[in-house]
Amino acid sequence: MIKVGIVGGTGYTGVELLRLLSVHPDVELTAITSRKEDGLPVADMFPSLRGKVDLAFSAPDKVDLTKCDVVFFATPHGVAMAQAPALLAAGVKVIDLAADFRLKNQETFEQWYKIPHTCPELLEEAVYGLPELNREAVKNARLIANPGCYPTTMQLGFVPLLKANLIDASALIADAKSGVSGAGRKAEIATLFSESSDNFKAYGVSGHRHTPETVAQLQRFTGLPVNLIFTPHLVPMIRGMHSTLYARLTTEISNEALQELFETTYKDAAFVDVMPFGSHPETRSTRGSNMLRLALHRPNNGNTVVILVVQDNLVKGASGQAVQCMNLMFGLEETLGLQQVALLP
Ligand SMILES: NC(=O)C1=CN([C@@H]2O[C@H](COP(=O)(O)OP(=O)(O)OC[C@H]3O[C@@H](n4cnc5c(N)ncnc54)[C@H](OP(=O)(O)O)[C@@H]3O)[C@@H](O)[C@H]2O)C=CC1
Ligand SMILES: CC(=O)N[C@@H](CCC(=O)OP(=O)(O)O)C(=O)O
Repeated sequence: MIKVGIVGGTGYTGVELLRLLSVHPDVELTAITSRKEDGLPVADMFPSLRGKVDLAFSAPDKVDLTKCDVVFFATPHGVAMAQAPALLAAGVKVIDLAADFRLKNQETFEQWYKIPHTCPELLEEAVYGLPELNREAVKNARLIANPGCYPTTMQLGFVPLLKANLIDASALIADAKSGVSGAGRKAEIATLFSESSDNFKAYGVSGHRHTPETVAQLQRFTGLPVNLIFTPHLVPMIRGMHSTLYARLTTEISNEALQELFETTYKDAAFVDVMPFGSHPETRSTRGSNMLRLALHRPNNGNTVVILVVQDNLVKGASGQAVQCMNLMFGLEETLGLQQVALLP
C-alpha cells in the first residue's frame, strides 16, 4: 500500500483527492492536514466520506509527513516549496497541485505569483504532471508540478496541431470558461452565490498567470515560439471547464486528416476522448470524472480550426490528474481508481 499524506485537506482539491484516494485500492491515507480543523474527524466535515475515511485532520506541525511515500499539496501557491526539500531528502515523493514548480524560470514565477521562490534549485528537476504529453518523465519523477486547470485544456488541444506544424504558433487564441469551484473554497466575494449565480463575466483579460505557464509548456513540448491570447471567464456552475481554442492553419489539410491526427495522438490516452468531428462536448459529460473530451470544427471550411475542450476542473484539471501522476510514479496502472463515469444529468 502507498502511504499518502494530503496537506490542505479541507479545500476543494483536497476533498476531491479524498474522494478519489479513499477508494483507491493501493492507497492508505495516513495524514490529512488542516490548520483550522485540527482534531476534527474528516467525515464530520465531509459526511460524503463517512465510512470511507476514519482519520481526523491534523495541524500541519503535528504530523510527520516523512513517514508517507507521497505527499500531495492541495494548498495555495508557496506552501509546497517550503516543505518539498525536506520531504524529498527523506525519500518522500511530492505532488504539488499549486504552481510552485510549474514554471522553470524563477523570475517569471516571482513576477506572476508575487512571492519569492524559496527553492529554485528544484525547478529544473520538477516534472510537469501532464501524463498525455510527458508520461515517461512523470513515471520517473520525485517531484510533480501538477498543471493548472486551464493550461491542461489548452495544451491537450493545441499540441497535436503544433507538433504536426499545421498552424501558426504565433496566433493562438483560447476563450475559456470555468465553474466557480476553480477559485477554491476560501471565501471570495466573486464566488458568493449572490455574486456569481445568474451572472457571467470575463476576468484576467489583460494577463492571467496561466498564460506564461501554457506558453512555456507549449514551447517545451513542441520547440516552437508560441504566442497565446487567453481569456478566462467565470460561469455560474459549480464544476466544469469549457475552453474554445482557435488556431490558424498554415497548410492545406482535410477535416478527415485533422481528425485522424488527434485520434492517433490520443489513441493510448485513457482520459482523452476525441469526439467525432463537429461534435459539441458538454461540461456535464465530464462532471466527477477524469475524462477530458475534445472535438474539432472548421467553420465554413476555412483556415481556422476550432477545438472545443471540456473537463471537470477539479478532476482532470487538478486532483484526478494528480492521482494519475501518482499511479505512474508508483508503477501502477495509470487508470487505477480513476474510472468514474461522469454524473448525469
Ligand atoms: N480549484 C481548482 O479547480 C484548482 C485548484 N488548483 C490549485 O490547487 C491548490 C488548492 O486549491 P483549492 O483546493 O481550490 O483551494 P482551497 O482554498 O479550496 O483550499 C486550500 C487548502 O489549503 C489549506 N491551506 C491554506 N493555506 C495553508 C498554509 N499556509 N499551510 C497549509 N495549508 C494551507 C487550507 O486549509 P486550512 O485553512 O484548513 O489549513 C485548505 O485546505 C491551489 O494552489 C490552486 O491554485 C489547481 C487546479 C484547479
Ligand atoms: C475560476 C477561477 O478563479 N479559477 C482559477 C484557476 C484555478 C487553477 O487552476 O489554478 P492554479 O493555477 O491556481 O492552480 C483562477 O483563474 O485563478
